Amino acid sequence: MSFRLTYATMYDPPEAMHERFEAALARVSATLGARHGLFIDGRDVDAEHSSDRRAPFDNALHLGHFALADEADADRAMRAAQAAYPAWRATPVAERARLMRRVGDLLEERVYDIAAALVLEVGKNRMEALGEAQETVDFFRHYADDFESHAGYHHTLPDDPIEGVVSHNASVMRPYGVWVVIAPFNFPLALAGGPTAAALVTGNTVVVKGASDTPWAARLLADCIRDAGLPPGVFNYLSGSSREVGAALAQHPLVAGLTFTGSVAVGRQLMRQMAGGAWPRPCVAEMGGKNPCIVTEHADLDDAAAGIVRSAYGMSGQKCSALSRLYVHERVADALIQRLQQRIGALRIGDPRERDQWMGPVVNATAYGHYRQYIDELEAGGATVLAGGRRLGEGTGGPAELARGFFVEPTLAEAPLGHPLWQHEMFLPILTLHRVRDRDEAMRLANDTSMGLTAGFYGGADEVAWFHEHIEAGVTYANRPQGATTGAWPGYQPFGGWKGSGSTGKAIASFYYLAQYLREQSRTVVE
Ligand SMILES: NC(=O)c1ccc[n+]([C@@H]2O[C@H](COP(=O)([O-])OP(=O)(O)OC[C@H]3O[C@@H](n4cnc5c(N)ncnc54)[C@H](O)[C@@H]3O)[C@@H](O)[C@H]2O)c1
Ligand SMILES: N[C@@H](CCC=O)C(=O)O
Repeated sequence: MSFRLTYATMYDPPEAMHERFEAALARVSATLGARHGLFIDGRDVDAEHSSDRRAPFDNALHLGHFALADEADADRAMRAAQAAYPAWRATPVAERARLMRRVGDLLEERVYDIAAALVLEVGKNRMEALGEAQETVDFFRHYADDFESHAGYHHTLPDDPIEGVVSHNASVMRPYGVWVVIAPFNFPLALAGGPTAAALVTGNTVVVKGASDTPWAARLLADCIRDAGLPPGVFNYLSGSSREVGAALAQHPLVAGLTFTGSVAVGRQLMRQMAGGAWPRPCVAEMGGKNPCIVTEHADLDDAAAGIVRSAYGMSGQKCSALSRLYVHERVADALIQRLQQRIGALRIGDPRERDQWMGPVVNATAYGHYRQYIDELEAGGATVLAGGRRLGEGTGGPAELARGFFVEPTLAEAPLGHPLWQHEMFLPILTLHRVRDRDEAMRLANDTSMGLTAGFYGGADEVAWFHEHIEAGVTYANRPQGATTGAWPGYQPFGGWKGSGSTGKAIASFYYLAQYLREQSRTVVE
């Protein structure tokens, strides 16, 4: 089988990927410092103010000036999208799907350069970055194929059983109008691109707001959409402050639907806003995780250790799917801890531009501050730190140049069950562990959370059905060394949360996803 990049295959890429990435990194680095504008009504436009962004791994590395949209820009983008909506919804499905595939092709042509920008902006390693760029390509293709395969969700129904009258019936799914997409910092391309592709192919027009910390990624998406030749106004891109631009979009009178990916607190606030107003509007909210993994006494501990380390510390723990709670049978706990400590000790932490660095920095000074605070809270609350626990480059460990970035150590801590951090999404490379007496105790604890995004399991083959039956999570993995709780890919693992992790119960890239961007119209016509 030829190599196909997904988050499950990214650990062993062909050499050529590295060579192409290195070349792209040199190209993109040569452009640093440029000005990046907004994209409204088919035009690149500047804003009065801009923010100066720096790399999270080196505060001396200036990435560029990124436009800061204001409320007036948000209003212009919403109006442009509204004006473009009638013609876009009337565009034949095949043409919309063709344009989505064209965007996918352009993203794929630029996949290495985009990945280089993601490394520089987010601080993720190159394989994670290439993965995110390729995942975005796949979202555009997947949703184009999916919508066409459903024939636009148009169903002819039986005529009414009335004698002497011919009454034709149909169910038709129709778009809502202007769809706002608000993306998080950690997958700023894929989680702007996926919902955009879904909203556009189904006939909505779109206004995207990139995350405040990572505006570059969605701007690169905007470039591909612009170059694919979508009509003006169909897609608009804004960068700017959450409070000003995000809130202005969500409260705008023209917003017909919204997809938010981000924290639970903001997601729930937006859900309330979308439910208010003159009528309730749909809000697809993909929110946080507090993802558990259960290891029973029958587990393969080497597979478990590999998957746990990848999921707890990959991208510095800054994935909604990251593993943060580990429940391990007391009989195998010491053996597993020893394997985890070995693997954690071998992880390379540093400048993510370098091929061998596996873990880059955390995203900003706030996250860096939270890391110290959480480690202090864990220790004060009676936890034992079994690995990590330090910020690097401040005289406490690691090379001095790491002090120019937000580098921290991957941390494993055995924590008392009552500790509040068992319930709080830290979004950092901190994993807490608890020894359990049996698998039922593990399951009870795993489900003792208001969230339900992903969950992992390592145990006997005959225990897997039990795990699936009882675990309260939307995305599950059993006995998977490639990742205990992370690594879903469009077309392979639908991705969506239960409980507080998601508002709809329908997963990204699932059979049911696109229908959320459509409203049903029942049509009865009497001849
Ligand atoms: N379930 C998923 O698929 C998924 C995927 C990725 C990230 N996440 C979650 O995202 C969070 C991390 O991302 P983050 O720190 O960027 O989240 P965040 O909630 O701080 O911000 C997400 C986006 O919302 C915007 N925003 C913030 N306040 C707003 C407001 N009042 N009105 C409108 N927009 C507002 C931000 O600018 C950003 O673009 C974590 O909780 C993580 O679990 C979930
Ligand atoms: N799709 C990614 C997570 C995205 C959220 O941050 C995964 O499955 O690991």
